[in-house]
Amino acid sequence: MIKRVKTGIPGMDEILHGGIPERNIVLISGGPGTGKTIFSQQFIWNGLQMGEPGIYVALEEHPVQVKKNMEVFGWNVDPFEKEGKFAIVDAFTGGIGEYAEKEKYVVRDIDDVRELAEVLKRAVRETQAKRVVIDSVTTLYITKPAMARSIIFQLKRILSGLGCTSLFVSQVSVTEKGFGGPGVEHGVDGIIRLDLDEIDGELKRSLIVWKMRGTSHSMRRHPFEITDKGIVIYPSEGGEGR
Ligand SMILES: Nc1ncnc2c1ncn2[C@@H]1O[C@H](COP(=O)(O)OP(=O)(O)OP(=O)(O)O)[C@@H](O)[C@H]1O
Repeated sequence: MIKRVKTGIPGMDEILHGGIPERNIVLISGGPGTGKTIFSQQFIWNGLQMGEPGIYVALEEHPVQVKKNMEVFGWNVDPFEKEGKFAIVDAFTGGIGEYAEKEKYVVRDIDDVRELAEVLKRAVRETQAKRVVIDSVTTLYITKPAMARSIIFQLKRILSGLGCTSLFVSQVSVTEKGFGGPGVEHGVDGIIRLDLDEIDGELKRSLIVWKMRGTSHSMRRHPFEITDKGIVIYPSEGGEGR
């Protein structure tokens, strides 16, 4: 039987008919402010609560800021970091600054996928990570879209090979219907699309599982909210099970 990794995000595992099939690479795709980062951080945090070590690759924000943002939801990763069960791979500072000097996992040049791959492998092995988030993969190929597919495949080979289940954050513009380009969309094992829509002058959040290899899943759009404890999805309001 296929092993599944529980996201632990209220409503999400029901939508996925049990969780994400182990070793899948899942694109978390959406426009600005749709909740991709919070979703991914919640996935890592819930893993830590279940005894599964995790790695967060920060390409968009300073690692200090990442931890501060997580604390807003009550997700204090410091004890896990000290125990060696959680690590941030810093692909943001470029190794510059006082903070970066003390860090264990730093990627100096994000245009060098081999460097990222080596740091990532070391981090996964040392923490024995079962869950990995890359926030965002878009940053790795935004200036060289022709390389997107090959970058995704290199990362997929490594992470799946090491037994990790991973979320790759993919940024799309507000009007874009796609999920991050054909090379990326076909290369990954799953796509969860997060949306924000203005309805009667109010922004409403929803998500839909567009694909998920290895499992059946809800085919409906489901409303969700971001609360002070993170994301809460309402599986039945999308109509499933009725
Ligand atoms: N404590 C909170 N309570 C409720 N909602 C919040 C809270 N903190 C942030 N948000 C909402 O979450 C949004 C940011 O979510 P997140 O950073 O996950 O988006 P994102 O999809 O990663 O965006 P981007 O691609 O622009 O980085 C904010 O715009 C805000 O609407």
